[in-house]
This record gives sequence, structure tokens and C-alpha cells, in this order.
Amino acid sequence: MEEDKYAKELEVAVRVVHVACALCGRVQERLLETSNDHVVSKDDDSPVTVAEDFSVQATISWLLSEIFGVQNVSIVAEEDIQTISKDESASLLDNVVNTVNESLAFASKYGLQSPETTLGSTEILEAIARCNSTGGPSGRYWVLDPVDGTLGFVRGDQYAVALALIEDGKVVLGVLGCPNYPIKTELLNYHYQHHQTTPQSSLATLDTGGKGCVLYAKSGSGEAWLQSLIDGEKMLEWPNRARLIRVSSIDDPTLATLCEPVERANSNHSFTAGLAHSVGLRKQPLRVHSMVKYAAIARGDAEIFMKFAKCGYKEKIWDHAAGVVIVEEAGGVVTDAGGRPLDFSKGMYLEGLDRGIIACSGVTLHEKFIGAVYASWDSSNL
Ligand SMILES: Nc1ncnc2c1ncn2[C@@H]1O[C@H](COP(=O)(O)OS(=O)(=O)O)[C@@H](OP(=O)(O)O)[C@H]1O
Ligand SMILES: [Mg+2]
Ligand SMILES: [Mg+2]
Ligand SMILES: [Mg+2]
Repeated sequence: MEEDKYAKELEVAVRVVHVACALCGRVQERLLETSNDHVVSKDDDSPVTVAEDFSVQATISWLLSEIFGVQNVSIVAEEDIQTISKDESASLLDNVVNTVNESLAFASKYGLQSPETTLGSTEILEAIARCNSTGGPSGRYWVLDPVDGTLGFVRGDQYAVALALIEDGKVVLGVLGCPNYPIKTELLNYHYQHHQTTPQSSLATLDTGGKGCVLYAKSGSGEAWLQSLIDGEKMLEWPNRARLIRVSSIDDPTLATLCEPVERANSNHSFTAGLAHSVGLRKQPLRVHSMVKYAAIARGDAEIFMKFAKCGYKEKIWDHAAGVVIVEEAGGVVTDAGGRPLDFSKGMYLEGLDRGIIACSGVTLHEKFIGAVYASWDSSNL
């Protein structure tokens, strides 16, 4: 019986993330064909795309509420209702309404029910506003980052749709949609090597056609799964034709690859470079936007992911919940820099996080990195 626990939730979560990835793919294609005028700035200065973040959040919120019942669904999500409900945001809202309706019309392709009639702006705003849970230590709530790596999305590069379910403070399942991370790893490396010099339009051409993937895992199952986005058309069946993934078996630091955020503002590159060097890493780090970094570890394409945000920045649960459970179930280890598991039970932030996050493909590398942090912390300039 225990085995079946969260089976329905997992199936629904995978299906809705497929719907969201298809939405993202369509919007990104259009966005890259036109200019950057779909990018507006939020108060925190992070770029947010019109159809993306809000549309994905509305779509997922609406689908979860339809399937499980509004009264049973509680969601902690990144986007709030402020920006989009302002009078001057009318055209933004129109755009979101159209994108959500277009996306929900395809829901049946993924084994989900489409709305009987077109949704109006009130229903869409309600769906976004319903994501107002603040999390915490008890009860059941979904955790959603509709688009993680908005910068990557705007650049035609890597980004992710991340959905997790938390019960009594523990992540019980996680789903990561990675629309630009194909089953074959080459494109991830291609981006890394070329994104400074290659026009984004050529990268976009490479990326189109649903060549991404969806990863998912249920906590305690010891299994993490990978499915191609192309298989979306076959999502009517469940269990589907996903395949098991496993972390890399490399534990020799000289052969290991470090994955870290692209933006210097998001992680201290010189500090992580110092750690990597002291542990004996020799390869160039792989800089990738978004939770695709967790996906890379879970798939065995890299061995270490580190993020050391600037002092004062508080990590949010939606930036990590889905990725952590997938890496752990694929055989990896994720902790803070003090070696403690991340605590998802304290609300929307990862409260009590000791300095930074270290995810490794196995305990040998993980112990080395924790040791290196311990040894070098005093001399660091964080
Ligand atoms: N200053 C600062 N420090 C640390 N982290 C920050 C900071 N600002 C933003 N964020 C959050 O980082 C999310 C993207 O992080 P990444 O690790 O993918 O960064 S990067 O795009 O690779 O540079 C990004 O998630 P999205 O907003 O969903 O894209 C943010 O939640
Ligand atoms: Mg954001
Ligand atoms: Mg995010
Ligand atoms: Mg986001």
C-alpha cells in the first residue's frame, strides 16, 4: 500500500509539467523570433517574461485544482499576483489569458482534462492568486517554480519547470521539466562552449522541436526517472516509457565535473573555484542556468553542483525542492556546506542554510567538498 502512496500525485505532476514544458517551448520559439519587448522588470529586478512565468503558474495551478479539487490544493509558488493585476498590466494579462487557454487546449494530449469553455481573466487571476501558501512544517502543499532560470529562458538557453510536493515539511516527490536539455547530453555542453559567441537565434534553432526532458522521483523509492519531451504524445498511458537514471560513478576528483550557476551575482565563482582546486578538480566548470544543474547531476552528466550565494541572500524552497529529491533518489547526496540536509519545513525560505549548497554524485566526493569548505572558510571572502 505504501508503494502506492503519492502515485496519483506523481502521475498528475508529471503530466502537468509536460503541459508546461510544451507551453514554454511555444513561447520561447516566438520570443526568440521577435525582440526582447516581452520582458518586463519586477521589483526585484529579475526579468520576467510575459507568457512564461505567469502562464505556467496559472496553467499548473488550474490543472491541479481541477484534478484534486480547489479545497485540497495548496501551492507555494514564485510569482505573486501584484504585477499582473495592476491596471497598466492589462495587455500582459491578455497575453497570459491567451497563452494559458492555448496551453490548456492541448491538455488532453497529456491525458488531462481541458476546460469546457475558454477561461476568462478572472479565472486566470484566481489560479495565480491561489498559489499563496507560505509552506511550513505541517500539511501538504505543492511547491512550484514556473520558470526557473528566467535568464536562461530569455537567452534561449537552459531553464526548468520545477514542481514538488511537500508533506509535513518533507519533499515527497519532485518533477523537473527541462525543455532544452535533450536526452543526449551534447547540447548542454554545446551551450556551455558556445553561448558567449554564438547568436542566440542559432541556439534556438537547435533547441526547437521538443528536444527536452522531464525527470521525476518519489522520495524513498530509490529510483529517479527520465522521459523525453517527445514522448509527451504518448503520455496517455501510465506508467509511461520513462527510463531509470543514476548518478555518475566517478569519485576521482580529477575526472569530475563541477556544475555551478552562470551568474556571478548568484554564486561566488572564485570561492567555488578555490574549493574545486583544493579537492583536485581539473576540468572546466560547467555553468548552466537553473535547476538543470540538479538534472545534470541526477543524469550522471556532472558530479558536483555548488551554489554559494552572497551573504544575506536567502534561498527559496522552489529553487531546490524538486531538484534535491531527484538527485537523492538517483543516488546522490545534497546538503548545506555544514553537511546537513536542506530544511524545507520552515516556510518559503531554506532557513538555517549553512553558507551554501553542495550536491554530489556520491559520498566520497561529498565528504571531500565538505572538508574543503571546513578548511578554507576562514580564508574566504564571502
Ligand atoms: N542574488 C541572487 N543570489 C542567488 N540566487 C539568486 C539571486 N537572485 C536570484 N536568484 C535565484 O536564482 C535562480 C536562478 O539561479 P541559478 O542558480 O540558475 O542562476 S544562474 O541563472 O545559473 O545564474 C533564480 O530563479 P528564477 O527567478 O526562477 O529564475 C532566483 O530565484
Ligand atoms: Mg524569478
Ligand atoms: Mg527559480
Ligand atoms: Mg522562476
